[in-house]
Amino acid sequence: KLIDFSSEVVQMILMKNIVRDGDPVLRQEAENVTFPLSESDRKLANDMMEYLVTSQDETLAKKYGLRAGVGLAAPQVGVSKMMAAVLVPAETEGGQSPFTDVIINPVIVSHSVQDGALTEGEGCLSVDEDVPGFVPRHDRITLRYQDVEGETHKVRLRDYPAIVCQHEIDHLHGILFYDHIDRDHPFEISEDTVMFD
Ligand SMILES: Cc1nc(NNC(=O)[C@H](CC2CCCC2)CN(O)CO)c(F)c(N2CCN3CCOC[C@@H]3C2)n1
Ligand code: NI
Repeated sequence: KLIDFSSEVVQMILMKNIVRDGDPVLRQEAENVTFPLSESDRKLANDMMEYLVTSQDETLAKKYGLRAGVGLAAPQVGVSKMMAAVLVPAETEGGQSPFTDVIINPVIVSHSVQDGALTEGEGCLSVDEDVPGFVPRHDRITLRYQDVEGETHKVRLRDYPAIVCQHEIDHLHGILFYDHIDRDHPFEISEDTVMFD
């Protein structure tokens, strides 16, 4: 009797499972998540984080044809729930990740007046074409969220981790990164904006 090992690959989130722009689920306000997490919500949280880990490993990303990601929101896999996985890589080899967690029912409780933006602009796993331009966001935020155990966290984030979390939280409210780009002046940005890679 042959043992079926194909199951673990089927479990993974693959690019074919990523919903693309045009699907109404990406423009919906997601539903709050209730605790304790259902079995399927717990599996979803795990699978989304698993996607980020796998996609950041060059060999595995190539093997499974995954576009690299540092964040993934539930609506992007067709689930309109207030949940997103964030895995911000360490700046230096072997360093510690500035922020890694599954953020559930996230709320930005306060933020800096000063904007921040990635010098490279942004992309999105749900948007197949490049949309050039700066995406102005808050440079610093205070984020309140629940983790998969239902524990409430209140964290202050700045620069890169703050940008990633704002991109993901936008997805939970039906907002896509290019909504923030002024199509007529895509690279115009207020001069006190913090720009970083
Ligand atoms: C900035 C960046 N965006 C990548 N992709 N886009 C995404 O993550 C989208 C979310 C990000 C777009 C801008 C802010 C949030 C996914 N989104 O649509 C979720 O809503 C990257 F892949 C990436 N990095 C740098 C770090 N590197 C470590 C080693 O592994 C490769 C990895 C590549 N940096
Ligand atoms: Ni995105």
